[in-house]
Amino acid sequence: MDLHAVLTPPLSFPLTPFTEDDRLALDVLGLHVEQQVAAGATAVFIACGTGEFTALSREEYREAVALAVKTVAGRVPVFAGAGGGPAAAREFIADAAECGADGVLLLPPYLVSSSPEGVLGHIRYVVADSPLPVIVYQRANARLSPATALALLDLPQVVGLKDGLGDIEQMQRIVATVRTSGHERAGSFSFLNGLPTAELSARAYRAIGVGSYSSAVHAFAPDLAHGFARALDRGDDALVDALLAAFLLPLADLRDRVPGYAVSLVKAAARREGLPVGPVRPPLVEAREEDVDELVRVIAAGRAVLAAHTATES
Ligand SMILES: O=C([O-])C(=O)C[C@H](O)[C@@H](O)C(=O)[O-]
Repeated sequence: MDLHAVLTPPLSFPLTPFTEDDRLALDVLGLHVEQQVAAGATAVFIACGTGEFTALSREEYREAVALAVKTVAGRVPVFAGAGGGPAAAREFIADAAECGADGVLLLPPYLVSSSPEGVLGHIRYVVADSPLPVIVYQRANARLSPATALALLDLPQVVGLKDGLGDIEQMQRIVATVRTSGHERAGSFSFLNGLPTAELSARAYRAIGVGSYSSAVHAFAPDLAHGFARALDRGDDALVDALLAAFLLPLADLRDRVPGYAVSLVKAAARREGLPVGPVRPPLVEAREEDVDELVRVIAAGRAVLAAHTATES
């Protein structure tokens, strides 16, 4: 798989819909994934952070991945989240492969901290028998150094690194170390911006050679996610700035308001957009109605910016 060709932003990270009586809402998940692809997602990352990976049982995980694969039907690659401790992560990768996923996003291990060398050891252990290409998610306790990031290139299963730390200076070091290493995979290894509301840092990451990014916005307002991505791509700074001011910065402030809102607000936004994705599972808390109302106003402001831009163009 040529990841450079397929990982064009914004990448879709679907939500996992639940019913009010706490079952996986597979019909809604199928509809959601279909809408994501129809809206132009270039890759679908199922059961990752936005998809409440940590809240899923093994069986639910398998059902969600299999359904995403069936729904996408080869139109774009499907990556499945995998995580937990090293042994559990291996099992999730095996499940993802059995369910037909094209690749895996390796989430950080839980309840443990380690050095970059320890994190590299974890990755090495987890991917040892992986039949699927793996993108490593550097975030929270999973921090790499330039040297350990470079060592990932010796693991043929590892095809990319997604950054959720936001230390742009360190990321610049990592990208430069890999790209100038002379390693045979130096040019083909992928880097992704995986910060929360990655659109905020998309320009800065692009400047250090990390052009692709995940988009939680794509899960509830793909029109805004694509409008922003197009503006960024054609260097329309005025529109990028206007969307940042009206929509993305207020959205990021709202997502920061309560721990867990990074997911529960996105889910609430999808519900307000008409998709019955149901509640979040604990330990996430439901977004307060007044915060969701504010989010709805912010989404409308973003759409007004896009509409005004389209009107001046035509
Ligand atoms: O694991 C995940 O769901 C992600 O990292 C993707 C999200 O879109 C993330 O970028 C965010 O929450 O904005």
